[in-house]
Amino acid sequence: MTIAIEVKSIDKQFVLRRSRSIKEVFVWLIKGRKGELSEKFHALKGVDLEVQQGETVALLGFNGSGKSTLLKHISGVMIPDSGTVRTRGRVAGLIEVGAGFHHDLSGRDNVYLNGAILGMTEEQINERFQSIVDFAEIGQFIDTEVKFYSSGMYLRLAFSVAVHTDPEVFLVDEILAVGDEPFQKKCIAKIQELASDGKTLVVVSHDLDLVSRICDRGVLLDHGEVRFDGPIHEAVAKMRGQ
Ligand SMILES: Nc1ncnc2c1ncn2[C@@H]1O[C@H](COP(=O)(O)OP(=O)(O)OP(=O)(O)O)[C@@H](O)[C@H]1O
Repeated sequence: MTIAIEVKSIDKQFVLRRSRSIKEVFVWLIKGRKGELSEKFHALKGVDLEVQQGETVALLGFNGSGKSTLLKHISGVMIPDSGTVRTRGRVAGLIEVGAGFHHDLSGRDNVYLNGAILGMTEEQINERFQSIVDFAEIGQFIDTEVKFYSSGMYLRLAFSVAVHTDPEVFLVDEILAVGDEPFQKKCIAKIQELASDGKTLVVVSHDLDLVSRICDRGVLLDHGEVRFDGPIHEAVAKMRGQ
């Protein structure tokens, strides 16, 4: 078995910005800068995760448990304070709607921009361009600046570009929720196709029925820690408090 994703005891703290009064800063200074002036929030605490090539994994947990933060570390858009993250093969992610898209460019230009960011050559994008537009069902809007797109249209184009990069590791955050039902079904079918082709999949979702259908394994996060890691039906049962 080949390891596709290896996360080793990662920690992540965020600085919670809170404006301080001049008096508070003054007291802090004359007390010799003791203690932290800004509060910190520990979003991930010693998280370990090993995903084998071809596994389909759901990251589950209540709001604020650290799922998206962990996915961002796997995709490489966030760097841990300590610990390591390693991935093998091409990683494509749908982490935030519109991330990697430039608002003032047309859909067409963004396909080239986003495709290049995800590691495709210009030639590969030329070859796959029509297929990308067809899958997204963007039609005549492909030459419209994306700032005029609805969030569903953003998602369609971003999803289409991402799957056309032929990723070995595919990361999807909750964003499928903004697509309409027919498009969601199409995305889910595509995700299932990637999974049956042996691609590695990590999905963040609150839709427990959906993840039960597309994932084999569930990792349950709670306050930034892994509480459970095992078969999806057991993870889903724990989420449902059964
Ligand atoms: N850039 C940031 N700065 C400060 N705090 C952050 C930042 N990103 C995330 N957090 C905090 O880290 C915690 C975990 O956030 P994260 O988005 O990973 O949770 P989640 O499990 O995906 O939640 P949800 O189910 O609501 O999407 C939250 O309390 C959030 O407020």
